[in-house]
Amino acid sequence: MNAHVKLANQQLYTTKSYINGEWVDGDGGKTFDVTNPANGEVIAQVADLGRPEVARAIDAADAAQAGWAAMLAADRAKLLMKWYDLIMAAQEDLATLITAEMGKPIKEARGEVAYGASFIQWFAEEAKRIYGDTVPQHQADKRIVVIKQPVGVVGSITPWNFPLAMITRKLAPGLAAGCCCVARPAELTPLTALALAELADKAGFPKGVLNVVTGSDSSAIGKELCENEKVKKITFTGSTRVGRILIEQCAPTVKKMSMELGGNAPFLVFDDADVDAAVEGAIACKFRNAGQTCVCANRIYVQSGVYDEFAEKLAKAVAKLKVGDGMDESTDIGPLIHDAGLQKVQDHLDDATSKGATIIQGGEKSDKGGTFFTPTVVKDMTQDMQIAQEETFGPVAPLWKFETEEEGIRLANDTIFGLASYYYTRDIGRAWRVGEALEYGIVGLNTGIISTEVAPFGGVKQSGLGREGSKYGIDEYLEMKYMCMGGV
Ligand SMILES: NC(=O)c1ccc[n+]([C@@H]2O[C@H](COP(=O)([O-])OP(=O)(O)OC[C@H]3O[C@@H](n4cnc5c(N)ncnc54)[C@H](O)[C@@H]3O)[C@@H](O)[C@H]2O)c1
Ligand SMILES: O=C[C@H](O)CS(=O)(=O)O
Repeated sequence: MNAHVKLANQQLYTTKSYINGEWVDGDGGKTFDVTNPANGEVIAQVADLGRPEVARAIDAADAAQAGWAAMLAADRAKLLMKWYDLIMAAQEDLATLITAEMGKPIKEARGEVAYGASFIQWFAEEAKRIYGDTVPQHQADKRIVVIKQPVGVVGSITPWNFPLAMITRKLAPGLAAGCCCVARPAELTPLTALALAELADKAGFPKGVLNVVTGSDSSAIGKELCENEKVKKITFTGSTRVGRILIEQCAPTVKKMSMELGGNAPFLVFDDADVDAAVEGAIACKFRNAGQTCVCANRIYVQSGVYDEFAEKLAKAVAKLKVGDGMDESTDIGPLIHDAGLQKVQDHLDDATSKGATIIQGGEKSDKGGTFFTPTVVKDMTQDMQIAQEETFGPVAPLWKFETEEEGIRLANDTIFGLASYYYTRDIGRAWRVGEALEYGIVGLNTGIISTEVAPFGGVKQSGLGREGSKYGIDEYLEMKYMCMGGV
């Protein structure tokens, strides 16, 4: 019974897992609590599944796999578009669920619903364009064709910071390619995923094609997905630490993998940049989701000629950001997801100031208490500080000063991560030189927002494997096969 989240359609509030077209509890009837990070209120008690139940979900997906793969692409596309339409019609309710369990401002949550749904629309179209090849034969009596087929059952594990979009960014291409899926959302944010399952059920997906399993023991569920031979691919979004674990666990069955892992994005501002535009871009890039995104600027490097101007203007803009409950339309900065996230922000700031950095805006826990933290600007940073090497995942903008283009590039690349990067310049030669030199999968030039379904999202170095979205994203869920015909 939902007494905690105000929804127009109460059917979207569900606390059971979705397996083989049925809503199920965990075998022992156990549940785990889901809390609202804005006030610590328990808003749901969700089915707590273990390995046996997840194995049954995998069996259901495996049983449905042949039928789903054999369905005409156009028919899969119709189901995906029906799901898309239902999601967009439920945008307000889904945004409310996102804010209730994750804390982000409702205006951002609405955007996440549209962003997440855009992957479903995109891959509904891509489903009908899975083309193969004919290859010029190597011998007179041979003919060669290349076909693409779905990899098979997919296991999906996703983080809490985008409870809807990170799931649809995986399920949309997988389903479009003809793969049945078992999705396990973060234990902190399962409600949105279950609402997606409710809408998929209403869209008419056949039983077993899409399954959502919830549970508090992420390690046990992950092991079942990684070790079960019926699962042919693991797609993961989350930290590099957990990504490494999953890669190891997939090795014995040589599973295909997609890994969207941690980031540590540099944000470079050159002397020739439009400083006002750079400040606007830094605000959008750094403080989205209270800094809790994998592509947030984590290190801001400003060339010496505009350093003081940029620092002053950024501090003034940050001072205007409003901290508050995400359900308040005027809120810009919601709570951090949990106490550990809050502590990491404080630890990074304490480390930086202990090594000579200066806080010029914010820098303390909000007077709203809980996990609210004031948006912060800190300057005079150095590379020996923790923030230089770790994601802060919070509303802190750290400023470094640099002198030359080469130094800026070297500092920007000085990390094991390689997901997103940003730079501001109005010099066309510098734009090409820096863009080509940055060791990242995504580069934003004169913009702080790079997220779209039409481009191949993903990282290099230890930020991941593979790409999501774009015309390339569906390839992650396909196997390539060539047929060589003799005796022609
Ligand atoms: N590259 C991207 O697209 C992207 C997107 C969002 C978040 N992230 C990254 O995710 C991190 C923050 O999210 P998070 O705190 O949820 O990350 P996390 O890695 O702690 O958790 C991610 C998911 O994995 C599960 N998990 C944790 N340990 C596991 C295990 N041993 N086996 C199986 N599953 C396990 C969690 O329950 C969660 O569902 C940051 O590093 C951020 O950069 C990356
Ligand atoms: O947190 C990581 C997400 O991938 C952010 S984005 O909205 O997709 O850029």
